[in-house]
Formats: sequence, C-alpha cells, structure tokens
Amino acid sequence: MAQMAKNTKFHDTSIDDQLLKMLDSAKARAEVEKTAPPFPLPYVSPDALVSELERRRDKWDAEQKTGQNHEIRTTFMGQESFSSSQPLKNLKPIVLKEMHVRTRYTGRYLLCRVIARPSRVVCVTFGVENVNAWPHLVSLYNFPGTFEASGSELDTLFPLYTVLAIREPMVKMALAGSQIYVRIDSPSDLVVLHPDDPLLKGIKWSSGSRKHPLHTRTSSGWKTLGDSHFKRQEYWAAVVAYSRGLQLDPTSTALRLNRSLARIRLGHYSASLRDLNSVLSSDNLSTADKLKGLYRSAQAEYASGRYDAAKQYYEGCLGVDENLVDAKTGIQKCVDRLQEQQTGVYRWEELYDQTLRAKSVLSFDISDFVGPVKVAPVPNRGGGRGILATRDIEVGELLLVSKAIANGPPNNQEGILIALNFHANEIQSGGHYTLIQNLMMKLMDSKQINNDFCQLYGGERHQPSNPDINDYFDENDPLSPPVFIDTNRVEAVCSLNWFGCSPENAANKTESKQEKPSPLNDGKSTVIYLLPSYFNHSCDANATRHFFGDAIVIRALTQIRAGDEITISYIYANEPYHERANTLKKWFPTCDCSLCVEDREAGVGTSKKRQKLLEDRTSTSLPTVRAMVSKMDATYPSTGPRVQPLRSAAHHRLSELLQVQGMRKQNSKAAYEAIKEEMASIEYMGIDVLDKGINDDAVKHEIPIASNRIPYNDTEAALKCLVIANTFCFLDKLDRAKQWARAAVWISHKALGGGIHLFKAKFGDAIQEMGSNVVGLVGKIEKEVKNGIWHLDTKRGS
Ligand SMILES: C[S@@+](CC[C@H](N)C(=O)[O-])C[C@H]1O[C@@H](n2cnc3c(N)ncnc32)[C@H](O)[C@@H]1O
Repeated sequence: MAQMAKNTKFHDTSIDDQLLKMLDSAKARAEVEKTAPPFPLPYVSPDALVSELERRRDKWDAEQKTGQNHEIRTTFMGQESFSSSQPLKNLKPIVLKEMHVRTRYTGRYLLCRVIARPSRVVCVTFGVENVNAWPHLVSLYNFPGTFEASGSELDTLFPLYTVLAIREPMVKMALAGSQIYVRIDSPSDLVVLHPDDPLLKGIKWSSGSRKHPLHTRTSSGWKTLGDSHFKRQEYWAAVVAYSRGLQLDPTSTALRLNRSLARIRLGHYSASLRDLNSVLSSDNLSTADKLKGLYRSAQAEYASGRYDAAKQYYEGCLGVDENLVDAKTGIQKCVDRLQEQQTGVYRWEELYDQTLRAKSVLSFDISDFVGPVKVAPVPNRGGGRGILATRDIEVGELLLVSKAIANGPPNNQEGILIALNFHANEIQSGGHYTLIQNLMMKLMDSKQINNDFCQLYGGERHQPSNPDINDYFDENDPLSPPVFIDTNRVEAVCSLNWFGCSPENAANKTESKQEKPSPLNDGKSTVIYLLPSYFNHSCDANATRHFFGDAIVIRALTQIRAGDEITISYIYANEPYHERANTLKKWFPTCDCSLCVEDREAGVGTSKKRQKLLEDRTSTSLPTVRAMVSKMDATYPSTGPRVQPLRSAAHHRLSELLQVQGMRKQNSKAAYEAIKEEMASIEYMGIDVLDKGINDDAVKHEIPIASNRIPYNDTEAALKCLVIANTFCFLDKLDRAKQWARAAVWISHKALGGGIHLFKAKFGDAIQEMGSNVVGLVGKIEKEVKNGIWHLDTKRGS
C-alpha cells in the first residue's frame, strides 16, 4: 500500500503524529478486512480504467521529467502477505468475473494481459484484462527492479499486451482509500508468459488478438533498447531487453556479452557467469569476444570473492593479450585479496580514509575474512545457533570481516520514503524498505544466494529451510526468480537480522554522543549480512562491530576462551535497563546476560529512577549536577554490575562542568576533580583504571587502564582518555598526560585496528580542538610507535 503524505517535511512531530495515525487506521482497517464478508468483484469499464491509468501515467512521467515530485512516499511493511509456491501446472484457471473481493483463490491462477502502461508510487500499478475482456487493476509489490524504476524501464519490463499468470490470486481493498486491486506481494507469484507457453494454447482473447511484445521487435531492436537502458545505468531493464533479444536469437554472442556486463553491474554474478561460460564455450569466437568473456568472468569471480578463479581468468586474458594492463592490475588485486583472506591483515587506515570521504555507504574492494569463529548450535537462543570461538582469542583480535549482501540508503534524506511497520508498530525510515527491494534484486541471481539467505532465522514461523525451485525459472527470462520467494519470510528474516550500519564517518558524529540518535535521521544504513547474522546478543557482549563502507568488522572486546560463545550487542549501549528490555523484545522476550540479571534485581523502578535523574545532565549548574551524581551513586549497591552506563554518563557530565571551571577559570582543584570524575566515568564503562593517582609519580603502567577489555563504546572511551590527557597537560603532569593519550590510542587501535594513523584520522578534529598540548602528545606517541619504544600490539598495562 503506497500513498503520498500531504506534507513534504518529515522531522516534525506533527507529521510523526499524522503518520502514526495513518498506521493505526491502516491496522484497524486490516483487522476489519480479515473478517469482513467477501463481495463480487465490481465490473469497471475497460475504457474508463485504461484512460484513468494512462492519465496517471502521463502525470507521473511529467513529474519524473521535471523532478517536481518531492512528496514523502509512505508504505506499510510487515503486513501479513501471501506467497504461492505452487507450480502453475498444479493450478486451475480462474477469471476475474468469478472472483470476489477479500477471497484468496488457492489452487487457481489468473491469466491476464497488460492493457494500460504501468506507473508507480511505491508499488507498480497497471491495468490488465483477462480472456473474456474483464479489466482490472493489479498492484505489484516487491518486484525486483520496479521500486525506483522510470516509466521507460517499466515499459521494457511489462510492455503492453504482456501476458501474465498470477498464482493463487487475491483481490483486496486498499488499507487507505477505496481502491480494489489484485495485489501481488511476492515476485514468484507473477509469471510472465512466453507466447509459446503451453498454457496459452487455444486461448482466445475476446477483445481481439494482439501482437505479443516479444514479436514487436527484432533481436537487434531489443539490443538497441538494452544498450540505451545500459547507457542510462538502468541495468535491470537492460538485462530484460537483452534477454528478450536472446529469446528471439539464442545464438547472439553480442547480446549474451552485453547481458553479462549488465548482470555484473546489478550484482548478479552467478547469472553473469552462466552467460560468460556459454560465450566462452561457443565455437568460432573472435579474439575480441574471447577477451571480453575472460575479462568479465574474472570480474564476476572477483566480485563473488573467488579470487583464485578470478586470477586464472585474468591470466587467461594475458594469454590472449600479454600487454593488457587491466588484467595485470586485476591479478595484483587478486593476490592482495587472497592475502587479506588468509591473514586478516587489511589496510585499515586507507579504508578508514575512504569511508571518511564517502558521501554514502560504499562497497569496498576488500575480501571477507573468517577468523577463529564458527557457527554452532547454541541452545536457549531463537534459531538455536550462534557463533563460537574455535580457539583462545586475544583482546582486539579480528574475528570477522563480511561484506553486505544488500544495503539500503543512509537515513538522512529529506523527501524520501517512510515505512509504517505493522510488526514493530513504528515509523521506520524508508531505508528498511529499500533494503528489502535491493535484496529482492539480489535474490534473483541464483538458487545459492536464496538458500544461504533462507538459512537465516526469521522467527518461529520462518525456520531455516531451502526454498523450492520455481517451476518457471528460465535462464533466459530474468523476470522469473530461481526459487519461490516469500516476501513475508524475507521481511521477517530482515527484521531479525538487519544491522544499522553506521560507517566510521557517521559513527564519529553519532556513536560518541550519549543521546540516542533519531532512527529516521541517524545516518545509518540498513544492511543484511550472512555470517554476521548468526551472532546472538548480549548487553555485556564480548565482541564489537565497526563498519568500513558497508563491510562489517567484528573484533573481540575481551579475551575469549576456545568453545565460548561470541556475542555482540544489538542495541544502543547507553540505554537504561527498561529501555534495553523494551528494544530487545522484537528479538526475544528476556535477556539473560549478567548485566540484565543484575539490573533486573535492582528493579525497573530503579532503572526508571536513574533515567529520570540523568535528565539533570542538561543543567549547567555544578551543584545540580553534583546532586544528580550523588543521587545516581546511591541507586547502586556497593558491588553493582561491572558496566553502569547511566552512572558513567552522570560522572562524565560532572567532569565536563568541572573542566570548564578548571581549565577556563584556571582552577587546578576543579581540574583535579574533573580528572577524578572522568576516571570514574571510564570505570563505570567497565574498565579498570590502574593508575588513579593524580601526580606524575603515579605512572606505574604504560597505559593507565587494564588491557583485558575494550570498553563497549570505544569512541566515547577514547575521547574521555584524551580529555583526561588534556587536563593533565593543563596541570603540567606531562607523564600522566602521555599515559592517558596512549590509552586513547590503545583503545582505538584495539577496537578498529589501523594504529596511530587511523587514530589520528578519526580523532584529528578533537585533538586539534583540544590544542597544542594534545597535538604535541600525539606527535610524541607517534614517534614512540615509529621508533619501537611503545608497541601497540603487545599485551600492556595489566
Ligand atoms: C540475528 S539472529 C541470531 C542467530 C540466531 N540465534 C540463529 O540461530 O540464527 C537473532 C535471533 O537470535 C535469538 N537471540 C539472539 N540473542 C539472544 C539472546 N540473548 N537470548 C535469546 N535469544 C537470542 C533471537 O531469537 C533473535 O531473534
């Protein structure tokens, strides 16, 4: 269900209210629809339907051309939807005239053809008629390549008089408004029929015979159309056009080579390799085509992470043309990726730099890495699996690098799509919806990617299993997915497994803040991974994740013993217990981590009290904040949980105010106290401070914190260490200052890798802002590292 919200701004509470009302009324309507009686599908005049749809299409085309439409599009997600997995041959036909609104026609299929050009808001709408000229509206959701498609792309996908079969159809009422339409939710429910399909044998259309779109062009005409889509980067429409050409001329090497490239651009590497194998095995291939075939095979293998195979293809290219520079570069890249895959050594500083400069989420040219971890049965966890350590693991060790299988855009754009989620009962950024559309496209590539995806846990109703093969899958007809795709399952798996990917550039701004950022504008992208989806949650996790582009990098926060479960935190680390519990409900009922057990003992009342107390941190009055801290301290028993995020935040705020007193007003007593409060704040993040003294003679360790654990929010912790270093500089305690600056470097390196260079890139602005003392300190540390005086990678400070 898609529609336009009336206003064009969305960071506005009145609009949030409007959207929530829309969600409530749609939910109420959906409930009514479940039990409301069916009624016969009303007849609409074909002329009226076609002219209304054509008018809609012209308006939409005009808006697209002028870029006039900046309205917010809203869509509902997580509604119960249906998906058929019945081979067409098992189904019997039904005609629109016999259909009732609100009835699912199981065991039947609807044969129809397109009679009005498609247009879209979120879904694609087009007019169809069935064999006895009864017309109706079809709304097509989640169909790959349609979500952001232009009119010309839709025309290539569904030209006029395309013949369709809809498996087990249902006519529905819209959840807002009064429209009635045949709704298709899952891509495999729609079958685009070839004119020779046995199903069409003997079919007579009462409105007269029309030329099937496949016969309206020659194979070279389809190639020209495909090339024009390709030039406009409309790769899916290009693939469809080339495929139509290949249906007319299956021997065309040019069409197959062009399709292989369009498929690479779409991320359909398996499909592309099928084309390329076919090209490379054909007789009388010209040298130029052989070279194209080899080179593209190398590209597709490389993008699939099979670097050995890619290298062989590049070497094959050199066999044809020994001077091909791109092939030589390709071989070197394969060697680099294989090295990363085997050693887990990456050029983090460079990747960080690229992430910083990127305007949106990038897919980096790096390999996946699987460190000392494996998927194994873990009882008492939904889905029953988790990730275990295959050997003893050190603090900061790299466990996993994984590239995304699909991602959505960052949540920071105005004039965008907003999803009203039935499951989660909340307004979500359109990024979630876009991710699902992008994922649908990825799932068109191969059976394998579907099988891997369907092993992910989708809740009680969507247990891991391989989907059935689609009876209409045809390598030459890209519109039929390789397996039956169930949109409900895709949505369910995504909502339990997606990550809010906050690339390091955005992380700098959001994760170091103590306030929870708005989910509609937090700069995060919604991303789906395979292996990382097997990590279970703990609020007191022993591993952490960072994002470089859309790649996730997981490292150990503590030492982990062989056989132990490795967990990450699914939620915002600074939340009080009752909010954590509430957020976690969408994954599982009760968190049994040590932190939650202890917090539960203290009670929800205490958790709420702490949250309330923390509201005073906005105050700039020292007495008010002091009072907040002592009241906050009083809510904890003497042996409280190791991690106390709210208490940490309270002490940090007090330290901030004392800093102002101390450094701006030259008050060394306040500065000493600020240091003490920041140390307390770090301790309540769960890190032991080893050197608590204020004087230089307190320096007993190379770094002043225990090295058995990285704090849960490393950016925030490293900044706190830098602030302490700066305050020590002010007090002229330079050894202590250096020791704390080292702590900041150590935390950053253990959490992110990349040593002092990445540290400088990440904290450069903060360091400059603190002034010349801290700049000087960091310079000294850099020299120490360079000259081997201080080693970041050895165990220190414990
Ligand atoms: C991303 S999956 C994690 C892998 C999952 N256990 C599996 O077998 O595929 C998320 C699901 O795992 C389960 N899960 C994760 N952490 C859990 C925890 N601490 N307690 C109970 N179940 C948990 C929940 O069912 C959650 O919806």
